[in-house]
Parts: sequence; structure tokens; C-alpha cells
Amino acid sequence: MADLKLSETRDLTRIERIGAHSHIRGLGLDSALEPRAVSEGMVGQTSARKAAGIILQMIKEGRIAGRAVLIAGQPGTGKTAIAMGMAKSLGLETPFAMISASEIFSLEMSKTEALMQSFRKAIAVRIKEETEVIEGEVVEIQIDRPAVAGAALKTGKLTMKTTEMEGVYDLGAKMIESLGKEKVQSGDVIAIDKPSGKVTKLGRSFSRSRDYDAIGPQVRFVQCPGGELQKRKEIVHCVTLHEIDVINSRTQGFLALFTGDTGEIRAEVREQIDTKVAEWREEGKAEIVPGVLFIDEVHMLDIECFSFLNRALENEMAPILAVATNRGITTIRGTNYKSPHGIPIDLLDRLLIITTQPYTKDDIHKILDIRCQEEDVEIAEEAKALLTHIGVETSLRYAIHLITAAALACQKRKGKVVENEDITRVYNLFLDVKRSTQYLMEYQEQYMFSEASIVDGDEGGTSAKLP
Ligand SMILES: Nc1ncnc2c1ncn2[C@@H]1O[C@H](COP(=O)(O)OP(=O)(O)OP(=O)(O)O)[C@@H](O)[C@H]1O
Repeated sequence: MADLKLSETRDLTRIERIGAHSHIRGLGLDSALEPRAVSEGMVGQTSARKAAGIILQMIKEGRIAGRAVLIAGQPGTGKTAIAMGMAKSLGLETPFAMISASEIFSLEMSKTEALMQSFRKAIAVRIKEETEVIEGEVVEIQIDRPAVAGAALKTGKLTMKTTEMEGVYDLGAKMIESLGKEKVQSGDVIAIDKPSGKVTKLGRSFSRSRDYDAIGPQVRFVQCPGGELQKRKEIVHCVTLHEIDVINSRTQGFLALFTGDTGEIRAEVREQIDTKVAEWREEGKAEIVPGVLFIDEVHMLDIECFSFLNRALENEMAPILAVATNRGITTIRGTNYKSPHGIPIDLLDRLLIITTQPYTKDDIHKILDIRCQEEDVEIAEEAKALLTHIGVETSLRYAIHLITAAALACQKRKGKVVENEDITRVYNLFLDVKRSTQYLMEYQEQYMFSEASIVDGDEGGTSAKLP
């Protein structure tokens, strides 16, 4: 691995899915780090949000590497939402990796390897590279027709100009394909990255603005570039250490990033990458951007994982670690000892602890309101009040789940707005935790392996009485 493969990482795009937390766009704090009542999708939980905001400030000032935060609170009180809010406020370049502790226990790799990969997903390297580009307006693309159809690879010529010069370049099959993919035609201003051959369309030349009617309003018009056609340009791109690891350790590295089939990465590969990154840092070519690693359900980790975390936090490149749990005093996995949150005391001692509080009725109403907007569900005020009542009596998460189901029930009866009847219908169709427990108690003889003693589980919640 003489040279690290980096150009491939420039093409990585991050995909976001609509999900339980898609309405969270930040922590909803003002410039003095005071939480606004409802902002950026966040509601209530003011002291936890304020504490998270201070930690963010420390991260931005680079003063937190190696420290860790514990977000502790009852189920459904927004621990993940707060971690998500932190990530969103950090901006695009700061990496945020999120895992649930149970994901560590897989058959494909050791626990510590899985943790190590998560740590390296949360550390980015901002790399400055000089590259050679050909930038100008396309005058003509000429593709030669092969004498016998399909006999030879396509070749052709590309004529490009700046305001001062014109040049002709020979085209091979790969370049012809790239130009075709970008739908490049004469009059477009393009940039070609010489080492990789990547074509980027910058816009359409102003000289072609009279074609506007034929092309449509979405086209961006740009000036024809001046100066030389070939220039050296500095480009900056940000990749995580994990992405560099994977691309350099597998033949199918780039694809492995998408399939998630990364396997174990050899220690030597990581050492070589770390040495190279250290060299780049010394030469001023790269900077480390420590991000956030969020581990949910941290009580599911065992004693070996905890000691790994303790050690990993000492590393000078460590990201900030945020962990969350809804457990009180419980057994540390892999031992017979109990401790607060199931976390060993030595690690607990390193953590800044943020607690989340149960929501008030008003908070639940507002969160449900935001979720209805997020899911594009129109709901009558009365039905929203009923849903809030259900949220208070059962759990916020159960009430959130009912939104989509009620919207489907409404659609089925060809209604436009979700009404009380839709909420009642789905409330009767889907049980909340307490009603499900009651049901199991009543009909336990009909189930296999039933043990009545499990009923005092810790997820809590009571059934709502519908008016
Ligand atoms: N303060 C808040 N503002 C807006 N939405 C919130 C807030 N708190 C929670 N939510 C939403 O409520 C739902 C449940 O919250 P979340 O999953 O964050 O709880 P949790 O504390 O992580 O639960 P658990 O302990 O079960 O993992 C999510 O859809 C979340 O986005």
C-alpha cells in the first residue's frame, strides 16, 4: 500500500432516510446556547438540550477530544433525539456515527473490532489536495464511428476553449462514457479532473443564453472561464478514517462501503494509514476532524467492551463518545457486579452525565404536532387531543406510531383529515405495552413457555382509557 487510495472517497455521498428522528434538525438553541421552546424540531427537555449545547461548543472549540457524555433517562424521553440534534448542529463535515450496543455482538467480527470500526467512522480527515483540472467551455464533441459496428472501442475528439485559448483533446472510451453520463454538449462549461477523468458540469455558457427557452429555467448560466485550459487547483474533501481503512483493505473496498460487508480490518493496514495521516498533518496537507460516536443501549456492552472504551478514549485522535441508557442500577454484563446504568465505575467517572425528564402533556402535544407535519398527516384538533391523551397514558413512542396507522385508516374510509374514529380504530387494533401484558396474563395458558413472573418488565406505561 505505497499510496493510499483516496480519489474514490471523493465520490461518497451520504444518504439520509426518513425515520423516527427525521424531524430533528438541530438542538433548537439560540446564539447564547439557550433552548428555544420549540425549534429545529425539538420540544421541551430544556436542561438536557442546554447541556448538550455546551458540549457542542466544547467540541467546536476542539476542547473535548477523549471525553464522554452519558445521556440517561426513561425510555422515550428523547435521548436519541438529543444525540441526533447534536449531530445535525455539528455541520456536514463533522462525522457522526450511531450504533446500538447490541450491534457489536455479531458473528462476522470481534466485539472490539466492531467498536474500533465505529470509532473510526466518527473521526474524519480533511484533506487538501492539489490536482490538475481542464476547465473550459465545450466547443465541440466529435465521436468517430468505428468502421465495423462494435468492432473497436469508441474514440473521439473534444474541443474546449477559455476566453483566451482553444485546445483539442483525444477522447478514449472511458471519457466518452463520462461525458455521455453527464449529458455534456457544446456550450456547457465543464471541469475534468485529470488524474481520475471525472467530469463535472459547472453550467451553461452565457454565450448560449439565447437557448434559454429551449433548455428551461433550471439551467445555471456561468461565464466562460479565462486563462489557461489546464490549471492546478486545490480541492478539499473530508473522509472518515473508516472509509480510508475499507477502501485500502479490500479489493472491492469502495463497494464494501455501500454493502456494509467490510469484514475485519488488519491492524497493519490501520497502522500504515495512521502513519500516512500523521505525515500529511505534519506537511499541512490534512487536519483531523473529531466527530461524535453515539452508542445507544450502552448497558448492553460487556466488561471487555467497557475496558476497550476506557482505553480508546485516551487516544489523541479519539472522537467524543456519547452513550445513552434507560437502565438504573443493573448488572454489568459479563460480571456479577451491579453498578449505576450497568456501566463500570471507572468509566462512569469519566462521563459528563445529562439526564432527560418525562414529558409534560403540552410537550407531547407539540411533538405529536411536529410528527404529523413530518409525516404529512392532516389531523383534526380533537383527534390530536385524543392522541395526546393516549401519549400521556401509554408512551410517546406508541402515540407516534399510531399517527401513520390512523392516517391509513382515514385513507381507507376515504377521509381527508384524521378524526377521533381513526385514532380509536387503530388504538383498538394495536396494543400498547400494558394492554399487551394484560392480554398475555389473561391468556397465558394458551402460549408456550409462559412464565407469569416476567410481567413486571421495565418498559412501563399504562393503558389509556378512551373517552
Ligand atoms: N424533545 C423532543 N423533541 C422532538 N421530538 C422528540 C423529542 N424527544 C423525543 N422525540 C421523538 O420521540 C420519539 C422517541 O424518542 P427517542 O427515541 O429519542 O427516545 P429515547 O429516550 O432514545 O428512547 P429509548 O430509551 O427507548 O431508546 C422519537 O421519534 C423522537 O424523535
